[in-house]
Amino acid sequence: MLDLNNISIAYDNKTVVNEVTFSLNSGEIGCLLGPSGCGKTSILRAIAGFEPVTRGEIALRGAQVASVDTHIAPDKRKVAVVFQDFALFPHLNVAQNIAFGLHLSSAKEKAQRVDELLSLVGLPDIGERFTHALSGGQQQRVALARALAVRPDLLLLDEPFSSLDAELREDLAQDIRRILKRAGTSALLVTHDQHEAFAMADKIGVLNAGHLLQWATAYQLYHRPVDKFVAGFIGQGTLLPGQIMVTDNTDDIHLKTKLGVFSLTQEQIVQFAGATHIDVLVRPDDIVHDDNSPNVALVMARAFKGAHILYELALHDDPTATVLCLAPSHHDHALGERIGIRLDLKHLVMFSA
Ligand SMILES: Nc1ncnc2c1ncn2[C@@H]1O[C@H](COP(=O)(O)OP(=O)(O)OP(=O)(O)O)[C@@H](O)[C@H]1O
Repeated sequence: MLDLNNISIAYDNKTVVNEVTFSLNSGEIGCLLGPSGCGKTSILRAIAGFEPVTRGEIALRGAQVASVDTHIAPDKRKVAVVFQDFALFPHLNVAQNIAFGLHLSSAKEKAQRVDELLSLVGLPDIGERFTHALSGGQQQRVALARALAVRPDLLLLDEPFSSLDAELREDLAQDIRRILKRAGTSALLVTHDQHEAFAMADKIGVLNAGHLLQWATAYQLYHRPVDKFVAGFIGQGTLLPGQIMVTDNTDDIHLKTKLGVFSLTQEQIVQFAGATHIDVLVRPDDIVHDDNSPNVALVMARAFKGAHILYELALHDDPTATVLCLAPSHHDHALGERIGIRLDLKHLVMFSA
């Protein structure tokens, strides 16, 4: 549905998006995630046709729409955009807002399509109402219905939940995902909020300073981050220092950490050849609190999360070797206590120190 091949974008000769490549299949929902100013919106605008590319090409349904020499006009791309502030027309009612871009011949056909879209977004009875009388979540659904009215090949959503309450955002993101999947619409979302990205997207691209670092599923980003930036940006965790130990048998290479000694796969040995110091990514769910475990760690900090408590624990009382542990909230321990832990590491994620 969408292919970006090595695209760069610049303002006043300053490159802000650098050789970005990714693809979205038909019916898939993608997300560009990254800190403020990393270039997410610029990429979305280039796909919509509002911004030229200075390198590479963009193709929709296999047809090139943008390159250094090509620029297909936005209205010829079959792409619809839902904006941050919804951009609904205040002088039109909901039905008129949704029907605005529809070029159907009869009024009856238009009314039918509007009804179809209102039930798709779960608001079947509000066609006559004016948009100022709707909640933020309802306005967002109307904006979505209006964007879907023209049956776009691709829907672009620019920070669509940022003006809504935090509690509403994740629920609405999940609802909108269901609506898009029911309609079979391919979509690309831009956000700096990973929870929105997780709730909505099949594939997520993490960007930093104009570079796309990884394009993958949420699971892969969390469990197999390609670098320390992605590891730190997605989810929580700590980097535990480790030291490579080589025995006389050079195939027998181990990593020594305060959590214990790990043997490395052949692939890891090749990847970290020559390194002596390595950081191991430890997620809170890799550390299980177990009162019966002989291994104890010192509670350095704690944050009550309702169902869970997130503990920061020092291993062997060393404050430079800490891990996080998400324990059920009945296990209520104070700062300075030593609590039992068990390691439940499914795979070793390591970075050069
Ligand atoms: N029209 C413009 N002219 C000049 N520089 C721009 C323009 N639009 C964006 N920039 C710059 O390009 C960089 C990327 O901006 P962009 O809006 O794409 O980032 P973003 O990741 O969407 O940020 P945010 O989350 O804050 O919206 C920023 O440094 C920004 O200041």
